[in-house]
Amino acid sequence: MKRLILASSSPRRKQLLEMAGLRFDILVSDIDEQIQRNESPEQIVQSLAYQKAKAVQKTNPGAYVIGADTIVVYNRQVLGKPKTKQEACEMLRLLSGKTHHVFTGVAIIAPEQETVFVERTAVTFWDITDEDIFEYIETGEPMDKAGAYGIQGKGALFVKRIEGDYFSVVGLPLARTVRELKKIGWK
Ligand SMILES: Cc1cn([C@H]2C[C@H](O)[C@@H](COP(=O)(O)OP(=O)(O)OP(=O)(O)O)O2)c(=O)[nH]c1=O
Repeated sequence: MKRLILASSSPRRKQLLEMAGLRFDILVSDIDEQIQRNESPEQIVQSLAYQKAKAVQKTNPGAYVIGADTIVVYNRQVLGKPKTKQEACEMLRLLSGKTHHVFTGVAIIAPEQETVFVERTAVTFWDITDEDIFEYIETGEPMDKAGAYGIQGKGALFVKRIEGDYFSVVGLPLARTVRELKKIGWK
């Protein structure tokens, strides 16, 4: 069994890998998330996923290290995690009644190989009222989540339709991640 490290502080990513029955450690190294201007959503999430994995792999060169990053994009606007309730409210108003895309980039760095990929999932919201939004924000759920909602929580009530990998919206495209791990020799 080769050592597997999840380079993420996200409790959702941890839960998903546990659900798949994988054995792994969690190690997080604080990176200063660098985004270049003019990068596409695909480039942003892949680059941040790679930076997170690389920072941990440097001090654990024998391990397989997974890094990931998730953003929400609507109408070319990139929505990360809201910093304030006000920002969460603005994000949810923007997403109401519309289709947005969730991009999750994943980087896997192994001793002699590395792979980076991205998944895009389209999510359509029902029309949501300001009252729904205020109530939701009071639950505290939006604050640590890209796009200010959690599809796996009460945010599920906003979702009319999804096309693509559900788990990628939660933070990690699970099946593809495990398939790519196996492809580069992890077992
Ligand atoms: C859209 C959406 C996002 N999210 C979460 C997934 C990610 O944890 C978070 C986006 O932030 P990220 O920067 O991708 O990850 P993180 O800061 O939580 O963890 P780390 O950088 O240490 O890996 O939003 C949900 O949980 N549900 C959702 O429906």
